Amino acid sequence: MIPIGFLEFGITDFVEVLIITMVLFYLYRWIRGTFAIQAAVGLVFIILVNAAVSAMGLSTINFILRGILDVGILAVFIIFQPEIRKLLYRLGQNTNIDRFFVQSNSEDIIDEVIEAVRNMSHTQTGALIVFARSSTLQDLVDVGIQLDARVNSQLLQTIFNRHTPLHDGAVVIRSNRIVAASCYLPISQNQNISSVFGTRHRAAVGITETNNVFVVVVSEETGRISVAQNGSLTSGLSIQKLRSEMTKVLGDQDIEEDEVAFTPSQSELNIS
Ligand SMILES: Nc1ncnc2c1ncn2[C@@H]1O[C@H](COP(=O)(O)OP(=O)(O)OP(=O)(O)O)[C@@H](O)[C@H]1O
Repeated sequence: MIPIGFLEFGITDFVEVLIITMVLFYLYRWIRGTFAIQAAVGLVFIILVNAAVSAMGLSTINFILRGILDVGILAVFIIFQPEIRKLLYRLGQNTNIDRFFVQSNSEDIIDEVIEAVRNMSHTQTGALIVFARSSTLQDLVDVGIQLDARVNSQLLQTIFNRHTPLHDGAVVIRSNRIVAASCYLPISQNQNISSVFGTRHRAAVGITETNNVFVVVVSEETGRISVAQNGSLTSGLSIQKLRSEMTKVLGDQDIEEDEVAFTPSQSELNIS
């Protein structure tokens, strides 16, 4: 025990402080860029004002603010309901047992997707491809057009051809197969996403906020290639960079989530 003033500070206190700091840090990262961060700032402001008026002996204002803070815990659950739901979603997902691909032929699939993305980028064909882990996204697949096809460059280009009925929405690739097309993804409400990105890119980010998936986007307007993961969008990728990101995220099944964090180069635009 180390005495700090009248407090005894032991190893368990240190561990507790560390855990609370980490939880607060991850909570901050979680709600950063959302409406909830403004609500959190508001709550902290009320707590600080309450402490100040209490110290100054302003009992009536203190009484009112205490009343507000007493219902604060309920307000927190109401205000942060979308964030809490996302957090529980993420906690419920097993990152190591669930895999993107069932065998080690991820290289072939990556090659097919890269080939399709290269061509669609040149022809400015809009595309949205979601790589899901084996047992995920069923609700989304159910309302799309269900397929069961080998991942093939020409098939992907045909699906996203703007003259075909399936081109709107996302393709889902799961366990080495194209399992659905025309899937509707949740749109991200992240205010940090620039207005230059429309609903296709917002949908790419949206699905990664609540699911451990990896998304590749081709812009119809510019041919620009982007990837989304963990609620972040990295835009303006070259084909080489796309390949390295895909290999990093999808190629090695056993790497930890933190190791696949994006490290965009200067020319790429990163929104998180
Ligand atoms: N929620 C969604 N889920 C899946 N796909 C969507 C969703 N919203 C839009 N899209 C796809 O995005 C297309 C519209 O893209 P929009 O132009 O609004 O977005 P964008 O990000 O600017 O993309 P682009 O750069 O390709 O124009 C739709 O035709 C549809 O195919």
